[in-house]
Amino acid sequence: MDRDHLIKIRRDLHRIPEIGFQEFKTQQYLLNILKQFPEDRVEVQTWKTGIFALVKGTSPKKTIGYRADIDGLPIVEETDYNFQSEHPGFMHACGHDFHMTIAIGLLSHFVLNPVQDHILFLFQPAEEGPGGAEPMLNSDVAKMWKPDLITALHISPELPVGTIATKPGLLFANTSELFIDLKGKGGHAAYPHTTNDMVVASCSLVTQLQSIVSRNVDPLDSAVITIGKITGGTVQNIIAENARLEGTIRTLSVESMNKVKERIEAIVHGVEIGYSCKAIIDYGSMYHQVYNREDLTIEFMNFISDSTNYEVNECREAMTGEDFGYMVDQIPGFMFWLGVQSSYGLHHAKLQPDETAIEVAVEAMIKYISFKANN
Ligand SMILES: CC(=O)N[C@@H](CCC[C@H](N)C(=O)O)C(=O)O
Repeated sequence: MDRDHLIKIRRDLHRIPEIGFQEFKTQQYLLNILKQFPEDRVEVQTWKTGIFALVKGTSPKKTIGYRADIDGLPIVEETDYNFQSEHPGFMHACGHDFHMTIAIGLLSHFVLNPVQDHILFLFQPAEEGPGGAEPMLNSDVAKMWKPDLITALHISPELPVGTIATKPGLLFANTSELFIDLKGKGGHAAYPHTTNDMVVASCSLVTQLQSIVSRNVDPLDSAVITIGKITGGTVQNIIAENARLEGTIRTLSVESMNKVKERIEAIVHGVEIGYSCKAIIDYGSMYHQVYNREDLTIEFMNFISDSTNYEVNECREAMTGEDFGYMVDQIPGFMFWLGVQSSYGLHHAKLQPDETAIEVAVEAMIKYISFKANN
């Protein structure tokens, strides 16, 4: 597929962002493309709103997996694109439109240019939540076509186009979502002494949660607690009976995750006592850290560095989460960052990745996958 065709695909996909397990139009769009390839070259199976596409090898000894996540985010787009999201309140603000397009570029190449081994493309739903990687991997199709090696990329707005960055070992953090519901006693704004105000309790709780990273986590370790959303109350002159905090926890180890959760529970319990309220904690979905297989990552970095003109950097680990962590926990593999240079970062309403990065990824991964699939 040529550059213009891929850019059209990216823009089409950008227009139809859908959140986890709601990617119906996205799935249909991808299936329509896959239908155009000869059935004897690519076998397609759907899984929930995701897709497995197996490109047949000529004399397969193994299967190489390539995963692209397909969901968007609940963000109101603020780019100046003339191909903005047509789904109000939703946006591809994490680059999954790029990830899918690059996978299609690779798939179309290997359909037309067969290699020895099979290549399995996994178009995976719900990376942003509640997590599609683990159940997709446990599906019957994944068991039947289980890859021997798996790889995936993520766009990086901080890096210039033409740059690839990764590292052996830990790349992305352990994550856990965090939802805390507080219930007190509402009432008239002028009679606070007869109520237990959940706006005040939730503000205090947010502030206290900040002390966990600064006071309970080893300064040489790293952790993040972000509360991204607070809701509570009804109108300005009623004291709020309910409040809800929604956030996420990131740590570099499972032990730190457990410790952070213990401290959250203790602090929430303290708020219950201090503000005479009831609290319910729900950890939502949790993602396994992304731990890159050392030998494969080093081989990949050397290979790309030697066989392309692109810059290959060793980066630091990041506190981002990725359910691809489950895949590399079970299958040897790695993930890497692809430079797409944007003034606004991931999860920002103005994210505008540079589309020339699509060709960079397609070219580099055609070379790498051909090398692995012919050896
Ligand atoms: C690459 C990326 O941005 N991934 C997301 C994964 C979110 C997992 C989950 N919903 C959570 O918030 O913990 C990220 O926010 O890092």
